Amino acid sequence: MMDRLRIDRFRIRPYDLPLRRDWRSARGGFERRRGWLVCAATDGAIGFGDCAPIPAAGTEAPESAESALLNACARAPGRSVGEMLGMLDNGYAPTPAARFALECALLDLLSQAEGVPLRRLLAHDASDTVPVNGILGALATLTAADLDQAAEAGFRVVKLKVGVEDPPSEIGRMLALAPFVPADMRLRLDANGAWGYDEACRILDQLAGLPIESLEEPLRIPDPTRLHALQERAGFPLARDESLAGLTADADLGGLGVKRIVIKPAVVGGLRSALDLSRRAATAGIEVVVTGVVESAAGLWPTAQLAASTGSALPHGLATADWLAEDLGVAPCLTGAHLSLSDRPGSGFTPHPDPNPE
Ligand SMILES: O=C(O)CCC(=O)c1ccccc1C(=O)O
Ligand SMILES: [Mg+2]
Repeated sequence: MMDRLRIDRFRIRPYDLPLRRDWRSARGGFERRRGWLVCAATDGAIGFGDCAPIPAAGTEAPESAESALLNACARAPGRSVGEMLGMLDNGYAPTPAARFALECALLDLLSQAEGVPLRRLLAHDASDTVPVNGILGALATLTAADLDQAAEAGFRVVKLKVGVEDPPSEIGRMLALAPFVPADMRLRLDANGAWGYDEACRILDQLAGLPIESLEEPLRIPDPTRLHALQERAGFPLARDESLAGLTADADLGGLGVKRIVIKPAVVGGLRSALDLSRRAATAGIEVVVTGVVESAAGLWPTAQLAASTGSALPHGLATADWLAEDLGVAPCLTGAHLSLSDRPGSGFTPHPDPNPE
């Protein structure tokens, strides 16, 4: 099928979507998300992908992504899906967000042609629902009412950005909020590399006993020996996320120093690389969480399909659609703390009509 399916045209459409409220993290924030909707057309079908680079999370810069996309568009006409997928394996490693978007468009087409949801192309035993965490933003803006609302909505794990204010202020806020965390809820913290090692040790000691589910990227310098020491000290998994950027396919995952990895397909260069990494992690006894980069529905759909194919039952970081005030299409349906994926062939994404057709 891969070699019979010919691409007539590949094109990209820039987008610029406002957020409902500013995103804040220790690596900076944003108030809009800009990227490109990637469209690959065959005779009779269209496949979609989303390229929304975010260098702070480990992707290339937007300019590099755009030239990689344009380059692929120029080479696509007349080539088969198989040839294009092969092309992405050569020379696209420095532009993982572009590679992810191009691959999504191709795999969307391929799964439509096979008549299966994209997740089944990735793994025969993929699940139909994806558990997700709530995403509440920076600790500094969090209230007890937000926690109640998240619990009401069905979330059992909610993610908070920490490392945005100085540690004493954040420790104070955490201790003050702790009594208001609903009994069956746990907090997933993400420091985005904010802390020095000694600082991180003090923070973990002071937060001991709080209902913390995990902590992403505690250290400014993600030295595996120090991460391992910190992991021994923590009563919950530490996770590496943006510090995995550039990880090679033969890297020893047991040597990362942490019990969990966060896999962003736009950082690791696509769905197949992400799935491969998740399988290697599982073999090494390392937990896997898949997350997006606050992208459009065109990126959330295939990323949710990927999460469903990994077999990881941990909540994934894919409940971000609500952060966008506008979107390119309808996002995967959130029911309680699960995304429900349709049985429709392909990624599941269909775009709203183009507001500015050529
Ligand atoms: O994990 C989630 O729930 C949402 C994804 C997220 O937090 C994120 C989104 C964009 C860039 C970086 C990150 C991150 O995990 O650090
Ligand atoms: Mg993170």
